[in-house]
Amino acid sequence: MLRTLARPLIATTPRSIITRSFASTNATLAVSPGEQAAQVRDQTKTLVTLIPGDGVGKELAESVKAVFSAANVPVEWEQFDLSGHVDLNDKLMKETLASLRRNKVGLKGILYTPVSRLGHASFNVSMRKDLDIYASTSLVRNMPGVPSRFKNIDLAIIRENTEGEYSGLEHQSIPGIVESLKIVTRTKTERIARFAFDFALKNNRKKVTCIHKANIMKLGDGLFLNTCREVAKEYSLNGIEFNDMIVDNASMQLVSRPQQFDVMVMPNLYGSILSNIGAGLVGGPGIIPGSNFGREYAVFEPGCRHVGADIGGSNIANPTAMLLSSVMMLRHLGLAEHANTISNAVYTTVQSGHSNTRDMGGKSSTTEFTKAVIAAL
Ligand SMILES: NC(=O)C1=CN([C@@H]2O[C@H](COP(=O)(O)OP(=O)(O)OC[C@H]3O[C@@H](n4cnc5c(N)ncnc54)[C@H](O)[C@@H]3O)[C@@H](O)[C@H]2O)C=CC1
Ligand SMILES: O=C(O)CCC(=O)C(=O)O
Ligand SMILES: [Mg+2]
Repeated sequence: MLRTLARPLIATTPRSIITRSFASTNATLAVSPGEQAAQVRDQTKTLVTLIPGDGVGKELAESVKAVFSAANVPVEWEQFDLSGHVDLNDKLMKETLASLRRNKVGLKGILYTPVSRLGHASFNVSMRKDLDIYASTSLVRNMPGVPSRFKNIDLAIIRENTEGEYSGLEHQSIPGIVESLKIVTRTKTERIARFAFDFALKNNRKKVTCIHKANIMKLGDGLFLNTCREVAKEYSLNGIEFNDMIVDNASMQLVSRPQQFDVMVMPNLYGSILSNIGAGLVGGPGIIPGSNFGREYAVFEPGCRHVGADIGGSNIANPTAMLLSSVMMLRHLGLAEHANTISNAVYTTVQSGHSNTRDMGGKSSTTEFTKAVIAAL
């Protein structure tokens, strides 16, 4: 039996399906295009914000839309073709955020960020901070049918998503001297630690490992580690084991004995690096799904967050990570049956190997893979 049937990708508390009315009580009220669309929409469907993103984003979003439509998923998309190639104060960014605030749930691809261009903050990071979607999860698992050096990898990388090395606070005191600030706060560390332990409990996992560099960053990562240790004491009664590992060693351990890890919790940048190592272990950025949760909003996106600009528009990208991220979204929306149907179709397609994309060792295009998933529904 396929693993997906035994354990859903992620167990969260499903939120209730939106059934609110968009009818305006004030005819003169100015409404945005998104709100206008919302007013004429099918009320039996849940409205979800869709941000395809740059690079391979459009192709992957089309794949999800086609599969959802074929599986009769009661979701209506409010799509925003936002791009990281335009400036942050762009009107579309504001409209996209407003849509996410209305709908509370989004599915997103990755937005491009130029390297070393002052004044251009990452849209991805801004969005996570703005919505305070503080807990990133990337699920790293072998997929039957995808070649890997290791078997039995099944780990969750839980990453603080709103501060740490991604605080964006840098300045040049005098030419040639730059200070980049890494921010660690007890409050934000405590909530990510609790998220990791609650995630372990809900998903029947046994161990949480805190990843840090407290031997060098004694104050910053020291606070992160000590806060995780305090939270761990509360959960030890529930039988969740806790340990910690320095990030350098964790990188080496991941590529030599990845099976020892279960749930890993860490500051922002280590999460980016280890989720990339994790993706490399099980087949690449096209495989691993991810999510960003906060108290009010949830945005689902591939767990390894690659733009794929080099292959964008070539119809060769692997839509698996995006499809499995959408499966996580469906569980969050309480649509578990649709989630199972799509998850099983993706796993069956990959395992058969007949329609796999190049990164999975096959020869098929994104659209051929998508058609095979639809046939397997
Ligand atoms: N450059 C940027 O704008 C951004 C970068 N990042 C971060 O920087 C890291 C590196 O980013 P980049 O150098 O832009 O990597 P990239 O987007 O160039 O991806 C690396 C490789 O993975 C392949 N790939 C990506 N998605 C794929 C898919 N769905 N199917 C098949 N192959 C796929 C690409 O073709 C490429 O060969 C990422 O891990 C990410 O965390 C995150 C967001 C934006
Ligand atoms: O948003 C970006 O451009 C880079 C962020 C990143 O590395 C990540 O989200 O993993
Ligand atoms: Mg990254």
